[in-house]
Amino acid sequence: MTDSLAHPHLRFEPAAGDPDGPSGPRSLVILGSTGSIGTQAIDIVLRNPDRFRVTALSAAGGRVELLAEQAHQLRVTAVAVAREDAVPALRTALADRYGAGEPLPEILAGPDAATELAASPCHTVLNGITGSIGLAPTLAALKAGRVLALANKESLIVGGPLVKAVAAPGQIIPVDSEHSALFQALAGGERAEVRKLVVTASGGPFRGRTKRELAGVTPEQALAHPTWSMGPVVTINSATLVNKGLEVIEAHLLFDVPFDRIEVVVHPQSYIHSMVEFTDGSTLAQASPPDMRMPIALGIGWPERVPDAAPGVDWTKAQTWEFFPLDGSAFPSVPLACHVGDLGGTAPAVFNAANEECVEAFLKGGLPFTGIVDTVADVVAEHGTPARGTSLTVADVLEAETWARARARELAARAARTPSEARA
Ligand SMILES: NC(=O)C1=CN([C@@H]2O[C@H](COP(=O)(O)OP(=O)(O)OC[C@H]3O[C@@H](n4cnc5c(N)ncnc54)[C@H](OP(=O)(O)O)[C@@H]3O)[C@@H](O)[C@H]2O)C=CC1
Ligand SMILES: CC(=O)[C@@H](O)[C@H](O)COP(=O)(O)O
Ligand SMILES: [Mn+2]
Repeated sequence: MTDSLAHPHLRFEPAAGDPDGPSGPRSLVILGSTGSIGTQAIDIVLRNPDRFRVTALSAAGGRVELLAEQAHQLRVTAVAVAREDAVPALRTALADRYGAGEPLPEILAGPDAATELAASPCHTVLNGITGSIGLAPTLAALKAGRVLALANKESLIVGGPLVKAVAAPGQIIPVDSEHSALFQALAGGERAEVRKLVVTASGGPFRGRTKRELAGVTPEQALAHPTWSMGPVVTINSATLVNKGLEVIEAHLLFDVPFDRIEVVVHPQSYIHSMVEFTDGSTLAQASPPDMRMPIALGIGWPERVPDAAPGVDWTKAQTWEFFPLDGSAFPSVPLACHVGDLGGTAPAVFNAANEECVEAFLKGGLPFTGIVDTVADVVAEHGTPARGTSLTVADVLEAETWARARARELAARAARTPSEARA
């Protein structure tokens, strides 16, 4: 555990480039500013102007009115959109908000725009992009010497060895709620004394159902997460428990704990965000109501806590917190994720890319819910065992992803055409 990426006992000093220096508010670049993570981060920033200052924002380009509003409110110097066709609407939306004489932010556009911003001068980059498209910005922020507050788990999962090669110990501060919890619990003990990590899962909207009972569930039902309000992809991933599988790989990579010492436990209330069990039998758990503003604030403010970032637990009210073992036969995604994590190389990238395609196929209609993980498992099996010991490159990841996406689309289309009685 000595070379772990996320290390609460080690401080990483960002490279020179923080425009305000150590005494002013901490400068931030927010990637994915219009999404669930991004908007909650901005809520924290706006409530703490003495602590944080946002220099740049990036998004895909789907919500330009919101992006322009954020840019104006925060007085950023640059905004980026991945979709070049979104630029005219963004220009108009900015012009509508900025008065005469107010300096407009620079606009960057195209698939590399977020990556360029990730390396721009600032103290901390918050990566709140969804999907493995976040890999290049993650690598760029790390190489530029920024602190990386990481919500975009996919970038770490698909590029584990690449991220490890460029990140200094302590340079990544996890934002994912479970990993923030583990990070906080690990601050309370010595790494050598860790027996296991216990990652909690809400169980999603279909907790307690059998695989047969899952076959006919609709996107609307799957998007109704019982405890968290999040973007669509991570919400579907929570329903399939692929999210938990990704999070086990994420925990392995962040904290350097082997898979056989990472356990998943179902905790429907989502108040305990994860736990660390130490060798003497003591367990440290982190508890707070399900509100991402707490881990986001810790991610961008570390090592300081942001006062009143989110409400704490109301101990005056009676409450029950339950814990159940994971049903691996209805939800095989966690063991499958451990398998690909253990294979390493391009296997996690294949798993994630196939899943991203299947989630889209399910949301568009056609692919049944259980077809998501079944298809991902088929694509992973076809990919086989990557050669051990060879070093992974970005090109390897992209090639594996391209293949996995195409194959997943093919298999998903076939599954969508199969009548439901043939599937049963
Ligand atoms: N939401 C949550 O509570 C949690 C989320 N996470 C993780 O955080 C990440 C973000 O999730 P979430 O906020 O829910 O997702 P959302 O779908 O709500 O938001 C995604 C954001 O990414 C932007 N985006 C999408 N594609 C690109 C691209 N190619 N280039 C630049 N920006 C892009 C979107 O822009 P646009 O609006 O223009 O489409 C949007 O701003 C995911 O990795 C998720 O797993 C982890 C824990 C909790
Ligand atoms: C809030 C957060 O961190 C999500 O990734 C969360 O983990 C989703 O909940 P479940 O995956 O446990 O349903
Ligand atoms: Mn999580």
